[in-house]
Formats: sequence, C-alpha cells, structure tokens
Amino acid sequence: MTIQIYDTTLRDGTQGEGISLSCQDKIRIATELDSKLGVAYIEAGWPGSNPKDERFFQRAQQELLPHLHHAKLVAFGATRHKMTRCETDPQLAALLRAETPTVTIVAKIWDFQVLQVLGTTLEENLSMIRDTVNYLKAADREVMLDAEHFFDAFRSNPTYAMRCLEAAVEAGADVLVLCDTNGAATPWDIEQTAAAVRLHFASNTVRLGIHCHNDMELAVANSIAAVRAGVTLVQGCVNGYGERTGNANLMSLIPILQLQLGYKSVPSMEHLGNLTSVSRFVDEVANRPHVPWRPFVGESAFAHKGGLHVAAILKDPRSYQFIDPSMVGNRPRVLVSELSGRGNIQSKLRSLNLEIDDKDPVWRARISQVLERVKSLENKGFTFEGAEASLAMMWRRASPDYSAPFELLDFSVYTGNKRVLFVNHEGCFTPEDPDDAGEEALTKPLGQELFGGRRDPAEPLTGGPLFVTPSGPASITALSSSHDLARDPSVAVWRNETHTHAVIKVLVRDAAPTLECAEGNGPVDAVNRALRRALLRPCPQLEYVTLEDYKVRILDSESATAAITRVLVSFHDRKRGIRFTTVSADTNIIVASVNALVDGLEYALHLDQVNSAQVAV
Ligand SMILES: CC(=O)SCCNC(=O)CCNC(=O)[C@H](O)C(C)(C)COP(=O)(O)OP(=O)(O)OC[C@H]1O[C@@H](n2cnc3c(N)ncnc32)[C@H](O)[C@@H]1OP(=O)(O)O
Ligand SMILES: CC(C)C(=O)C(=O)O
Repeated sequence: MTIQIYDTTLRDGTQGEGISLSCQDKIRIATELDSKLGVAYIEAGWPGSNPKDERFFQRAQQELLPHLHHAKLVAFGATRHKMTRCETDPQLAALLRAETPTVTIVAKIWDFQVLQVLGTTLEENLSMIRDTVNYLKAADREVMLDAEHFFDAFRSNPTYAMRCLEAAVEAGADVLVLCDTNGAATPWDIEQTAAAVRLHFASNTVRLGIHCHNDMELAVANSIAAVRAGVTLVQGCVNGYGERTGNANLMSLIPILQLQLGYKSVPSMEHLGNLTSVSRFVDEVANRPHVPWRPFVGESAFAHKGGLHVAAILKDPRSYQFIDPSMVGNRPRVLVSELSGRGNIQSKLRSLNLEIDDKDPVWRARISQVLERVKSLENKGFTFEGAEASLAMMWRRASPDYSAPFELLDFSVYTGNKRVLFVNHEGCFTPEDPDDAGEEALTKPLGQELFGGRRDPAEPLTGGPLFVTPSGPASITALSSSHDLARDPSVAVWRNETHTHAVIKVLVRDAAPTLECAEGNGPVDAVNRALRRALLRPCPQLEYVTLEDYKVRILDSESATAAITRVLVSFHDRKRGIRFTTVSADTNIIVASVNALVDGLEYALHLDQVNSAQVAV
C-alpha cells in the first residue's frame, strides 16, 4: 500500500527559526525532493504571503513544473477572510495565480479558536470552509483542507469539528489533513481520533492526511499512529524543520514506513538510497549544521563505539544495526576510545588501510598494546574518536620496522611584546621614550628599522615601525621638538606588538640534526613554519598539506592555568583530497599543539606508503 509523502519543507519548514530560503534555494530543493526522493507533493509556499513566494510560483511555471517527474506542486493559503466573498479575497486570487495543480487551505476547526482568534461565529467559519473549497474546485484544483488544531478541536467539541470536515467534503475537498498543530496529542489520541474520522467518511472517496508537530517529540510516532488508523497521506519536513520544535521528520518517516512497516513511501529503493544525501543537501542549502545523531541520516546514526558492539558487528552487522545503512545511503563507522575492545582497533586500522593480521600472535599483541595505550592516553585527556591519524601513527610507531621520516628533537618558542610607535606620515619612531627619537634615529644607518628590521629607504613610510628615512635627522628633530609623539594620535600612536619565533632542532632521515627557525603569528604557527622549512626539501609533498582547523579544550577548568589542554588539529592534503585529524593533550598548550602537529605531518608522509585513495578518515 502506498503512503503519499507530502513535503512542506518549503512552507512549514521555513516557519522554523533561523531558516530562510531564497527563491533559487526553493527551486533547488524542490528539484532534489522530486528527482532524488520522488515525494508525491511539494508544498512550496504561500503565494499570498510575500513577494518572494509569489515570484517563486511564477518562476516555477517554467523552471520547475515541466521537469517534475513524481511530485505535484502545491500552493498553500487559508480559507477566505470572514464576512467577505472568495471572488474579492486577494489571498485566494494569489493562490489561483500560482497555477499549481493542487492547493491546500488551512481552516479553523477548534470552536474556541473560531470565536477568539478568528473573531467570528461558528456558522460563518463553516461558510468560509465551504465557499473556499467550492471556489477552488470550480477553478479545477485538487483541494486539500488542513484542519488546524484538529485533535484539540475534536476533544473540545467533536460535533463541530466533524461539521467543519463535512463542510469541506460536501464542497468537494479531495483530502482532509488532520493537524496536531500544537503538538499536544499522544499516539493513542491520534490513532483513536483518526480512526473515528475514517469511519465517519467510510462511504466517501475523500482521502485522509496527517500533519504533526514535534512539541512533545512525538511527531513521527503520531504520524505513524495515524497511518495505522487508515490515513494515506503524511505531511512533514526534511530534517524535521518547522515552526517551534518542527514538524514530523520525513527523514525518519520515509524509511520507517518503507522498511519497517511495509508501506511504499518512495517510488523505489534507489530513491530511498538518496535519503542521506537529500538530508545533507537541504541542510547545506538552508545553511543549517548537520545534526550527527539524527536517525537514519546522521553521521552517528550507524557509529559504533562500545567494544562489545563492535566485536559483535564484526561477526554480523545485524547484531547492532536494525537496517543496512546503505539502504538509506548512510554508512557504518567504528569509533576508537577508552570504551573500545580489540575489535574497534582492528576495524579502525583496517579502514585506514593499515595491514592487520589478527591471527598472528605478534600482531595480536601489537593490537593489545595499542588498545592499552589508547585507554591510558584517554585517561590523560586525549580523545581518539575524531583523531584517526594519531591512532594510525600510534600503530605505525609500534611496528619494529618503522622508521620515522623525521624527528623533532627539540624546540623552543619565544613570544614577546614590543612597544612600537607608528607615525602616519614620513617621520621616525623611538623605542620607548618619544624624547629619545632624534638620538636613536641618528645612530642608525638609513633604511634600518629602529628595532632591528630592514626596509627599503625609498619605500614611502605610511605607518608601521619607524625607519630612518632619507629626510633623516632633520625631520626627526622637527617632529620630536614640535609634537608630543606619544600623545598626538594624528601624528603617531604607540602600539603593543606581539612577535613570535620558534627554533627547532630536527633530524630528517639519515642527515645530521639541523637547526631551523621561523617567525609566525603564534607559537604553533612558528613551529609549523620552522618544521616545514626543515622538511620541504626532503619531503616536497608536504607543500600540499595545510592546517585547516585547530580546536583547543581545557579539560579540568578547576585547575585554571594548570589544567590539561586537549588539542585537535585538522589537516587537508590537497593533492590526495583527504582531511585528517590528530590529537594530543598536555598541561602545556604548546607542547600539546606541537605533538599534534608532528603526528599530522608524519601521518601525511606515512600516507605515501599506503594506498591513500582507500584511506577513510
Ligand atoms: C498553523 C499554520 O502554520 S498556518 C500557516 C501560518 N503561516 C504564516 O502565517 C506565514 C504567512 N503569513 C503571512 O504572511 C501573514 O500572516 C498573512 C499575509 C497571511 C496575513 O497577514 P495580515 O493580513 O497582516 O494578518 P495577520 O497575520 O496579522 O492576522 C491573521 C488574520 O488572518 C485571519 N485568519 C487566521 N486564520 C485564518 C483562516 N484559517 N482563514 C481565514 N482567516 C484566517 C485572522 O483572523 C486574522 O484576521 P483579522 O486580523 O481580521 O482577525
Ligand atoms: C496549516 C497546518 C498544516 C499547520 O501548519 C499546522 O496545523 O501546524
């Protein structure tokens, strides 16, 4: 049996906080929903609401409608305004101008809302429903009635709630959508009430739909309960976007219906296999962060961490996976941490394309050794979950035949602060006291920075550290005698400048240890530059390896400055097109950073020895 999927990401989804889609975004998402997922309906906006939605439906005539293979495009609106006629209602005019095959109108059903919010009589509301459905049917549209607050309405006044639905059916509505607008119903309420409605209209061809909100985190369960009661159309949004806490998440509903309950929710298994990519595509277009723990489509949905779990899935994935992740386009992952067993290490190293022979006692001992080290380092603040490159290096270094491509024997970092006087026209600076400017400058040769740097004397001086200039002592004397340089910002300002340099001693392969130094905009940058100076000639491939992210976390905040700092460094190997992360932890943030940096560079060099095309990091 088919359950029609009605996607309202582009309408109710955009009522979610922080979600705003351009006209082009909507066209891209609608195209994806149709071609990749094959949903039955795409509700794309409220043309009477704003110029963007009106323009979208105009553009859709050429850019979308002719290319839709599975979905019908839907324009959304409301019943006519109270005490008016449909023919003069600008909202309804806009709905028809949208020229979609299907229109959906929201109607008030809850007696209290009709009286308090709409501010009209119960009879006038029935006329509004009847007139509007009639009007849209006369214009040859498929008409769906969104029965707002239906479950609260049915609890409050079941007779009136049913009369609203009857008015719509009498006027020719094709689908009645029962809405749990406030998200206050439980699956039991929903199933019972939907079953009562189904029974009431048993002799009619009208179809029933469901629209649930997630205020009690029950939107998916409630939608399924409605399906159990005979509803054949389910509304929802990609990734559960929507007003307040969102709508029923189609990324869960579609596979539950298809894989667990035996309904047909998408046209083919190939469409189901696009679920994960559609979810991520929509997050990307909507500029929302990916939520890893989303069922079915999240990065963590099939991530296995506990040692017992991993040992079991290595024997048979069904032991801790309720479906095959590839059915929804996702993949299983194994995480390494202090909760690991030998299976985690083995499986992760294999995914990193490292050779493992788990039958050989020597290799088995090495796996145990790495496992113990992981546990001991996690106890000291490391986390290996996201830092596969550090794990790989631990494994490589544990091998008796491993020889490191380089070794950082020693490093020192100096960070200082100097006071510099900046002028905004040709002039000169003094290190400490403006009154000394003339004397200091006079003792320096032309072109030399007063604090030791060099500069072309012909270059105009427009700010920056002071240099002895061709106009030389005369102007210096003039400036220093006529201005209080330190206090007159129109001429000069004092600034504190931080400067950092690193000196390293490094052993590269069989060569003798060398000293290298570099300046950087911070200690880690300076060590990184010095290391690259030493390594680039013997290992030119490092030119393509760049630092991409640097995350620092203080682990024991109560110890203040003596706390352990965990550092995660992410690298991008542009030549291989892969990214990888390393980890370290220490009470000294620079030591932790340098260790993570060394792991990363060494890992990049190690990739030469394995088939990096298969390295999944
Ligand atoms: C449950 C849902 O999610 S329904 C969809 C909600 N989505 C949105 O509201 C987004 C788009 N909305 C909008 O752009 C605007 O609210 C508009 C254009 C629809 C209306 O804007 P305005 O004319 O300024 O009215 P405003 O939003 O302040 O008030 C709503 C009006 O609609 C009336 N109304 C509310 N529901 C209905 C209905 N189902 N049928 C007819 N009229 C209705 C209200 O009574 C009120 O009219 P009143 O002020 O004469 O009493
Ligand atoms: C208009 C309807 C479908 C709605 O968004 C709701 O009731 O929450």
